[in-house]
Amino acid sequence: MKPIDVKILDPRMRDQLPSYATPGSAGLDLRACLEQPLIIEPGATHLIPTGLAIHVADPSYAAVILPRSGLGHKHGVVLGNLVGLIDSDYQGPLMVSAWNRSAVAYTLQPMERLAQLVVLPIAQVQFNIVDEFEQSNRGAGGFGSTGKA
Ligand SMILES: O=c1ccn([C@H]2C[C@H](O)[C@@H](COP(=O)(O)OP(=O)(O)OP(=O)(O)O)O2)c(=O)[nH]1
Ligand SMILES: [Mg+2]
Repeated sequence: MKPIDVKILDPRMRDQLPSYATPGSAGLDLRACLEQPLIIEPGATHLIPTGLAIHVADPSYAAVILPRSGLGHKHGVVLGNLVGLIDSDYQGPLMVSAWNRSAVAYTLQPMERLAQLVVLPIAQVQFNIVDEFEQSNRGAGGFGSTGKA
């Protein structure tokens, strides 16, 4: 496993650092470090502290914040930015934008698992300007060009 520096900003996180729920898990659940329950009204978005800061440090990795499928599917609580991207040089508090896209208010409880963090390898690229690409099989075909069946 790759070690990543973490700062504990909320003491409640000290004994419940995110961990992989199963040996094959890709995501680390992030908790809502709230002082009291928060009612997220239909359509509302709140920025929720996770009580942690991470420093990925290595530019060949990044972290992304993704919704939890249960919360998103059953209650419509997903991310206001759809996906959160944590740059390898970011050292600030890890925040989750919680958006209630459903028609029913959702009460988020203090320390509830709200979203998940996934660390991914990243390739930084440099642009090489050309007039023509080397021809590929697909060419410019996209947006359903291969058909349905
Ligand atoms: O859900 C998120 C998304 C981002 N961030 C932090 C980490 C990330 O490295 C930084 C900047 O995010 P991003 O580049 O997506 O936002 P921006 O609007 O482009 O801000 P900036 O101008 O600071 O890059 O904010 C979070 O804590 N949670
Ligand atoms: Mg940015």
